[in-house]
Order: sequence, then structure tokens, then C-alpha cells
Amino acid sequence: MSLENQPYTRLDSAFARFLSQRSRLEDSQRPAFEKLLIRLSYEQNQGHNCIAISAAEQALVVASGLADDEGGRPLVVEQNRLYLQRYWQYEQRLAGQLKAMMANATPAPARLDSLLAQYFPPLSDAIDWQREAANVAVKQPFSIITGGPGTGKTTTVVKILAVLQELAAQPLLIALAAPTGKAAMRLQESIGSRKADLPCSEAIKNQIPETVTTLHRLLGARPPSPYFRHHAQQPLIYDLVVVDEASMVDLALMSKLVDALKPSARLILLGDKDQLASVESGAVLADMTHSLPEQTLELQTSHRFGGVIKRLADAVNQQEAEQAWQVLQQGDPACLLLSEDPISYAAAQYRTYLQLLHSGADFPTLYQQFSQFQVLCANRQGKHSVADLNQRIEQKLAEQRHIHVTGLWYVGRPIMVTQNNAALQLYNGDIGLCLPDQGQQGKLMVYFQRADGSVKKYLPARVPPCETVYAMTIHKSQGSEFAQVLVVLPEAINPVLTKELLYTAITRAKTTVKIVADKALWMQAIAQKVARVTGLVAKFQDGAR
Ligand SMILES: Nc1ncnc2c1ncn2[C@@H]1O[C@H](COP(=O)(O)OP(=O)(O)OP(=O)(O)O)[C@@H](O)[C@H]1O
Repeated sequence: MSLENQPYTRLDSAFARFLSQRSRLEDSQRPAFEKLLIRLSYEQNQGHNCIAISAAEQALVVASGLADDEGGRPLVVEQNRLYLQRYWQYEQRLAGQLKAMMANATPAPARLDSLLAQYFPPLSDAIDWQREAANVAVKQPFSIITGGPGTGKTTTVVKILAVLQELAAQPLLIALAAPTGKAAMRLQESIGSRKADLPCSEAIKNQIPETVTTLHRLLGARPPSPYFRHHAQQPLIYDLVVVDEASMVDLALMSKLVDALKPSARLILLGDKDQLASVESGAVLADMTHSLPEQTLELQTSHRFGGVIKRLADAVNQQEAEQAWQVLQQGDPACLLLSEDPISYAAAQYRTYLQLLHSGADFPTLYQQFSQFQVLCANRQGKHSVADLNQRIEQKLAEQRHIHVTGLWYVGRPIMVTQNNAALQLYNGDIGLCLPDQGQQGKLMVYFQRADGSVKKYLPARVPPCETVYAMTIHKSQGSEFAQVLVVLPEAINPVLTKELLYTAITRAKTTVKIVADKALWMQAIAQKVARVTGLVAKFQDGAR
């Protein structure tokens, strides 16, 4: 790759210069070494755990005296991969600890077959993959259940928890977690109803928790410190940890989570391996499902929606671009190319929310209505970006007199928090609505819904950094679902547009997905794939050194 064309930052070059000055290299070797380090720093920020390097580059790094794998130096070379020490350690610890966990697989308990028959009664001769998933998760201390939306991951895991409690001599202490507040809220909502349907005693149901926490909270985040309260020396008390939306968990967080488990603990990861990888480094869930087939069960049948959205999602995922385009041409109202102006369409969709607002509806009703529909974009800036769409939808709604934009904060403004604030209990991705204060006329407050359904409100000036959210990026929509989704793609291809991005956008929709894209761009986007450079697969295969 030519560095000249890369938009690397000043931080990348400052980092490279800093290290190069501390190397043992001759002056003549330094420019090449700095170029390599700039590339490492840049690619790391793009989500790669490491970079692939040539034999000559390996020799250069070794000669620099800055690499070792004992933690004392800033770089590590492993085969043809160059790492920052910290990320190599994350991979190393994660692979090593999961292997240690996997070595503790237990033989199947005698009662397992009858319990599986009780919880997963056979309905036909076909293999019941949910039951197979339970079979794996009961025997293996570490397991992954992957599948698209509505394939029954939550239903299955609740049954697994019940089976494990039935088998336990003493009730297991269980923690349920997700990477974001939104995802935690969704899991919490569905756990409750899945529990009610369990074919078991109340005593067993009562041993299954209903509250879901964020991973940061579970591990004891102490911002601004990057260290958690719980780690190998001060492990979590739980016998079993379940993590939903695991595709969003990056390498560092996954490594810290596994580090914080007590030695006898179990871990079950739920997620969709085909979704976008985490924003930060790694493609951990995808790497694990690829490397650990015995621990992984994939559920493929969607019980929530069959039909056209699933067909579209599957075609995109399999990179069948032409077939996916044909699905959009079929005229099924659940899945179409949008033929009208996207701004007018979006404004019409948000009108019901604003009409309810003007008729005096309460916050929960408004929040529920606002969450029915969402515009999703690939990029943050440029034509058809989040910034562009937000500005134009707001303008359209103002022209139509559905909102009265008096300043940054106005009645009806929907916002998304973009920075965590533990003290205020507001987190990146939380959605709030700016509404008149119920107590005082003329005063504005921003209302949010907590995971337990209760409502909290803040003065606009106290809300952490946030942005208007008629439109949001597909990245930010991970872990959320909406009845109706409008996906607006840019006019020109860019590296962000991949089949994983489109798959993630489409699978956010429960009933309708409309798309704005031209065919050439659609075909190009589906042909692009996220490819993260990592050494995790190799570490699982070769054994941690
Ligand atoms: N084996 C099954 N037979 C019939 N219906 C099922 C089965 N498994 C799950 N369902 C139903 O399918 C719906 C989706 O299930 P569930 O919420 O467990 O899926 P999920 O994979 O966790 O979904 P998501 O990740 O999209 O929230 C639920 O209404 C559930 O009751």
C-alpha cells in the first residue's frame, strides 16, 4: 500500500518519529522505519489489530531493538505481523485464557438428555439447532451462539440458563450484559417475556436474572481511567456471564472481560457474526466463530420475519448483489427502493411523532412513536450523510411547521448522546427528546428512558455532547431495531460501504426497509468486505506461545 495516498494523521507521524528516535537504527534506515510505524498507527486506528509486513520490514523492526514479546518494548513481531505491544498482549491473553477455559469441558451430565427434551420438545425429525446450541453451551465452559435477527438467540439462552440452574448443585450466580445501554435495554425487555414461557418451576425461573447491565458497568469502569475494577486479580463473582450483541465488542474489551472471569466461570456470547465488526480494533466474534467451530452454534431460521427482508439480508450477506437488487424490484412494500424524495418521505414518517407531541402526548408515548422509524446513513459527512440528512429533514419539518426551530434546542428535537457520562448515567448512543418541561411553562428539558422503563430528564445545557438524530449512522444503529428503516446511501463509493454495513442496516428493520441507492453503487458496496488484519485466528490454531 502506498503511504502517500493514505490520510494518516499528525499523531501517526509524531508517534513514528518518537519511536524511531529511540531505536538503534542508522539514520539512513529511519525513514523506512518511520513509514512502517505510521502505517501501523494508522491501520490500528482503522480497526486492525496489527499489520502484515514483509521479511525486509521484519528485519528492520528487529534491528530497531524496539520489539519483544515480553511486554518490555513497544512493538511485537509475530510471524509476518507487526503489533503494538498492548494489542499483541490482548490477543495473546484472550486466546490463552479461552483455551484454558475450553480445556475444562465437562462430560454431559446424566440428566441432560431429559432436560433438553423438556425444554426443546422435538416438533419434527429435523435437527433443532436451538437444542444443539443448548447441548454445546451446557458442556462447554465457553460457547458462542450466532444468528441473524429473530433466530431465537435470546429464547435459546434463557432455556440454557434454566437447564444450567436445574443441573447446578447450588444456584449459579448469573450476569447478563451487552456492550451498549441500548442493547442492554433490548435484551432486558425480551428476557422477561422469554422467561414467562419457560416449561419449568417458578423456583428455576426465579434463578434467572432479569436485569441486564452494560459490559463497562459489569467490569467496573472508572472513567477516565482505562482500567476496570475487575480483572484477573480481582475477578467477578459470577459463575456465568452472558454477553449479547457480542459482534460490537472490540479486542481490548473482550480480552478484559475474559481476564475478569473467575477460573471456574462460564461465558456465553450471543451475536450476529455477519454484522459490522466493532468500531474499535478487531473482528473478535467473527474470528472466534471461524476458529472455534466446536464452541460455536449458528441459528439460521428466523422466527420473527421470513419473507422479503430476510431474503434481502441473506443475499447481501452472501454477496449476491444482482439477486439482492432483484429483491428490491419485486414490488413488495416491505422492501423497496424509495421512489420519492427521501427528505419528504422521512419528514412524513416523523410527522406522526410531532403531531402526537403537539397534542400533548406523554414522553413514553412520544419515545415509542419516535423509535418506530429511523433514517440510516453510511457516512457522517458529505452528500447523503448523517449531517446532510439531519439538516435537510429538520428544514423540511420546519417549512411544514411541524417544528419551530428557535435555536439549537427546540421542542421536538431528537438527539443522540455521543459521549459517555457515568455521573449523569447517560451513555454514547442514548436517544433523548427535547420537550417542554411538564412543570414549568416555556422551559425545555431533554427526556430519556432508562432500561427499567423509568424516565429521566435533564436541562439541555447539562446533556453531554450530542447530535440531532432524525438520521444516524449505520454504525450507531447496531444493537437497535426499528419497525421501519430508510437506508440512504451516498452517491459515490467509499471504503465504509461494505456488505457488512448494508447487512447491518437491513437487519435493523422489523417490518419495512426502504433504500436509496443507484445500482452501480449497490453492486460496488456489496462487493466490498470488511477485512480486519488480526492474529487471533492464528493464535487459536497454533496455540498461544
Ligand atoms: N423454536 C422456535 N419456534 C417458534 N418461535 C420461536 C422459536 N424460537 C424463537 N421463537 C420466537 O421468535 C422470536 C425471536 O426470538 P428471539 O427474541 O429469541 O430471537 P433473537 O435471535 O434473540 O432476536 P434478536 O437478536 O433479533 O433480538 C420470538 O418471538 C420467539 O418467541
